[in-house]
Amino acid sequence: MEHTTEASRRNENAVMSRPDSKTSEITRARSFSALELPDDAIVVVDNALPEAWIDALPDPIVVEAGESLKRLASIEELAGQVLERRSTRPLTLVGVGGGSIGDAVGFLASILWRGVDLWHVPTTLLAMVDSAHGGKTAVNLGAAKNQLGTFYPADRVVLVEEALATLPLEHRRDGLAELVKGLWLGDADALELLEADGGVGELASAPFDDIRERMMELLERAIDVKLDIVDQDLYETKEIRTFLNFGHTVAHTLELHTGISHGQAVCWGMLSASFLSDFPRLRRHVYELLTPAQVISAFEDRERFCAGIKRDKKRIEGQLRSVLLDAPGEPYVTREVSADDWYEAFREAVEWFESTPALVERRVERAASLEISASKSEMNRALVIEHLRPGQTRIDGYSTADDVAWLRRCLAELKGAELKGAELKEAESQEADGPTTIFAGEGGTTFRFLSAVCAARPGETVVLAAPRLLERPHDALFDALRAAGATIEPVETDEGKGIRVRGWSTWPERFEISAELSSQYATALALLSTSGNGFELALSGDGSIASRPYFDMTLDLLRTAGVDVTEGDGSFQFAPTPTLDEPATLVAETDASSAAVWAFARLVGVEADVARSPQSGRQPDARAADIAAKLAKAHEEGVDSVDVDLAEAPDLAPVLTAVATQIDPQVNIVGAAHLRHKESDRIGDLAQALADVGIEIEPRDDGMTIPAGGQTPRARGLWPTYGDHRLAMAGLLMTAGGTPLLIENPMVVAKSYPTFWHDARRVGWVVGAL
Ligand SMILES: O=C(O)C1=C[C@@H](OP(=O)(O)O)[C@@H](O)[C@H](O)C1
Repeated sequence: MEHTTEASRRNENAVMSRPDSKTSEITRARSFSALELPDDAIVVVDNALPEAWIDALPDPIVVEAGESLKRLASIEELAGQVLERRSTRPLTLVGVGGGSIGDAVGFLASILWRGVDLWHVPTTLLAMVDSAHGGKTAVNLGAAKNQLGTFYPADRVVLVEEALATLPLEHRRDGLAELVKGLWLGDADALELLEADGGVGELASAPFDDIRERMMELLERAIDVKLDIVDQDLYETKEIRTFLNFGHTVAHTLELHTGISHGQAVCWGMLSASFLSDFPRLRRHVYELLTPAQVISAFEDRERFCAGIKRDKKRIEGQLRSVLLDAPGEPYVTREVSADDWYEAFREAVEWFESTPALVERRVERAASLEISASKSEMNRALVIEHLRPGQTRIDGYSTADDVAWLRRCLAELKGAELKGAELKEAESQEADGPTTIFAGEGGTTFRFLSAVCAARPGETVVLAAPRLLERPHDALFDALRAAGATIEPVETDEGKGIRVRGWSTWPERFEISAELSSQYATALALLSTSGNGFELALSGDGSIASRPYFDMTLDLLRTAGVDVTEGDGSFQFAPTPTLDEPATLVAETDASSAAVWAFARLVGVEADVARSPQSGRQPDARAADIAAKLAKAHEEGVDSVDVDLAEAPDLAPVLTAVATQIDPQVNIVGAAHLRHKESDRIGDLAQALADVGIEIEPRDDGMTIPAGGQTPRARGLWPTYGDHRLAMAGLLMTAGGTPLLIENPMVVAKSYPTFWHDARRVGWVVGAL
């Protein structure tokens, strides 16, 4: 099926009135097999696309997309391949793929015989809405991006719906950022359609078939905006094409310094702009596309930020030109905004994003299969092991959780390197004698593992941490490290509070630790064995280990990393193989604690499956499915009261409690006194959160009793999260019955599950900024 848009109709007139510019014809095709190409087409396609799509194309040239394609040498090679297939006019070059394919194929089309016909078939939403239009082609010069290029608008751009239907949601969100930008720049009337039927969040999360028509219409309207702007100023000489840079001054800086995606960066740029021009409506749109990220919240380096802004490529004679809006559809270019103004606006945007309560309401019931990143517990152990056994391990797993990001960054800093985006970049050499200062963020494992790592390294390290983390108990671990020869003292610097650690001079042969309050103390010490030094770890106190399966997880990973572990009576002996012949693979499976939210949610009618659920049974929270089954059975059989012992899986308590308030049997959570020492007091604070929305439970020393019979929260009540990611997740489940709530500081979920709110939208929730 082909569909002709406004843009192409306008084109009929455009040819006469603007002979130097050309407006591409925009058509739609349902699928790649329905794509009708001209007889003289030579197709260049990205090899990473699904085989079925490539097979549907006539004798394509299959290339590897990306920056290497955008080298002159690659263009020359590509030209040779094209000429082998067809060496005479007419010839239509067709680029099928994302931005780099469009840039390279467009460039070649513009210079081959001084210009041949060109079609773009963009396969990402980002390319469909942005790079396929406007005629800019680009090739790199060495490492410098897009230094060579031409203006060469395509004759036709085909939007293949099938490509959108299978696009990963992360990429869909990226494209939506540019789409929202387009509508705000030039189509105020479209904003109502953008907000209809679940709004931006629904466009970002629903199965494509549910949103097909709205998405395609909005896409075409955003394309129209771009074509209109380009029509007026193809060569960017009139300060009109510059409008397209809306949100991009900040975006390019953030991409460079934090490694976040272009789409996310553009969202931050527009959000920042919304504070310079005060557009709450724009804020709400962008909110639904953003994923919280530690690299953004922690980006408080004004100097680096401003230096990036000052290098903006839209400067003229060194003057920064920024795009702002007078109203939706009314952009303007200004020289009045300084780099510092942008920094202030950016920080305001971050503050607003993190602290604005989310209005959370279950809108439709929809099944979904969710992709959850790797266990932060397994990842953090693996990262420490990799740090202590450099080059001898490989991590199989990926996590975007803040806790993991903090630890990765601290370890990189300890190695004398700094994280640049997702990649490690060599830093200037560290001061040889001054202490190294690192910031451990909010994670218990991060801080405790680092304390031990620092005690085992030479010299002094200052480990700063978030205030709530410092309030949690760490003394048992510090005492054990001190007894082994390290110095640990509290410290307060200009940058915050924490500890100063001076490492021991000789390796201890023995540690004594009381792990009654937290398994993490024992884990922190045990992990040190991967440095190649063996030792004994004796348990003091009553000899028990809180959340014991987490310690078993540690032992399992240590054995994989070549440490021989023997358990005696109340003690463990660690004997590491000095070096491994073959690198060990440390597997981090899907995070069971995140998956547990959805296992419990089934009890209140939410149908979410988790893709690749953990198989090893190493993560204690994998028990959630069994507990949920036990509760479902009790409900069916009319049992009055069920005991659930969470001694070994304390992290399940908040979400389990939220669900228990909505089902029949009375639920007694027992054996979990250590709940009080988590990110929040997960007994007292949880009971208070529930009371705040009108629900009663009985807190006890070692857990709580949730009375029988469902309770309904007060509509639009404010659910506090006490800085605890798992309380925020519990808040969502409180609304499963249909009553909306306001969740305070909702972005705390980033600690373990940054895409949590996106996933909630996928199963039918609306999550919006108040
Ligand atoms: O070692 C770990 O990865 C963890 C151990 C547990 O803590 P405690 O041992 O302090 O109970 C758990 O609650 C925490 O979320 C992660």
